[in-house]
Amino acid sequence: MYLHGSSKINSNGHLEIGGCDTTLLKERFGTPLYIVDEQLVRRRCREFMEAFRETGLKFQVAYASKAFCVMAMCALAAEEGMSLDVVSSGELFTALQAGFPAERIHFHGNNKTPEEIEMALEAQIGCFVVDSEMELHLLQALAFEKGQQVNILLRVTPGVEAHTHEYMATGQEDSKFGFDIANGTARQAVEQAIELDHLNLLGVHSHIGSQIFEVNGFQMAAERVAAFSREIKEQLQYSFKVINLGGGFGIRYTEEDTPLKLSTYVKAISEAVKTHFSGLYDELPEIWIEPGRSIVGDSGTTLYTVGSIKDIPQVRKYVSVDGGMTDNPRPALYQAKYEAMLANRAQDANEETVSIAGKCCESGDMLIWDVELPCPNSGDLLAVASTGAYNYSMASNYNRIRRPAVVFVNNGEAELVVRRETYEDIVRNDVIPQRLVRDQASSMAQPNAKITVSS
Ligand SMILES: Cc1ncc(COP(=O)(O)O)c(C=O)c1O
Ligand SMILES: N[C@@H](CCCC[NH3+])C(=O)O
Repeated sequence: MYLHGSSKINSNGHLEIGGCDTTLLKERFGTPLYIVDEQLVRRRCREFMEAFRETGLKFQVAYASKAFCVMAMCALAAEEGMSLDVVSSGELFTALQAGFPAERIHFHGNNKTPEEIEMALEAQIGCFVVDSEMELHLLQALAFEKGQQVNILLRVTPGVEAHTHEYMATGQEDSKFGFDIANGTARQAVEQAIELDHLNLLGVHSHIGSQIFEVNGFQMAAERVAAFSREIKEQLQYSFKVINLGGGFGIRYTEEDTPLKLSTYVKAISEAVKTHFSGLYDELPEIWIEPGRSIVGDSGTTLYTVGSIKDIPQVRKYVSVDGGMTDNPRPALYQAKYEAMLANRAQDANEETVSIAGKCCESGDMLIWDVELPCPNSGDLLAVASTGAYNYSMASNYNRIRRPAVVFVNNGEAELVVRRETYEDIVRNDVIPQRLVRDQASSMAQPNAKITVSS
């Protein structure tokens, strides 16, 4: 397994992250456990910020919180001077609870409800990224009611096909997101937005997809957005102040992945903006981006305990762990690939090929097919790398499995940032209609019955 950030093998032959021995993390917090290398997250934030400072452009780097949205992460992003992209009232609430400055929050989403918009208006967030004509009018009406002026960007699809999984491509015409440039709806949206007196149109937003390893998609998006901006300037005499080119910068999951340095993306984007916007306005527009995966992805490692092992001779050895698609749905959803190692005996050389199975009642709940590991035994600790993005944030309670805890590790210290769910959490929102309430003596039927289970 590739060792990201501060991960290393210590003198006991154990995987250590952020100066913390993972075998001790297991003793203290249990498994499955998400471990986040705090210094690596901070390094990624700074790589983006510093690369932009060197371009001389005005900029904002908004952390796309959908990748991993918990209060500690919002607080860290705020401390690093980032802005924040949220796509729901739940993410917005998390950010506000963490004290994230509202004026640096950008609200995305293709179907914001009136309640969500009202919540964001009350919080006086920095900007809405408007996705549809209906939203334009809803936002105008709600802003009018509250007597507010609201900054907006219009999300456009620039017609760029990103080279990535089809579920992660969003820049093409046939997309549920945004207004298409080529078919004229983006221009119509600009015309309407200019007329709506409670909306202050800052500019446009384009996000072409996720887990992208080339710069040319971003360059092409910048070129198309610049051509569109020119058309708007010439025909409607309106100048954009902000161009948001989204996120999508790829990271390393396995050796098949060839990530670029984050500064390479920033340089390519800013050069493209400088070239294509040259001479259009008195000054170049401010550039915003919204990376999610590239901020937190490779900082995360999930630690599991190996349970049952099933050897089907001449076929396959299934090694089951105490988590799976509930804490990491990506292999089932996108056929995503991961690397793993035994965290408690990282240096054992006697390897065999096994497949790592999750514990859900689904044949598709396989975390890794065919990985070389040092003959895993029940009780071993398995570490899976690059699970920082879209793992905790996409985790579920399928099969009523409790979501794992999350710890930040740094300089030998481990701090809990999300506690492990309890059985009480699992039934917290369940209600038994009175007619179904069983005899009080039958304690197992009562949601609040005390059941003692060692964790
Ligand atoms: C609008 C928008 N911005 C930003 C992101 C973050 O993407 P990534 O995590 O690939 O950087 C996404 C997710 O793909 C998105 O849909
Ligand atoms: N959730 C995704 C990709 C989509 C990102 C959000 N637009 C992943 O796990 O890779």
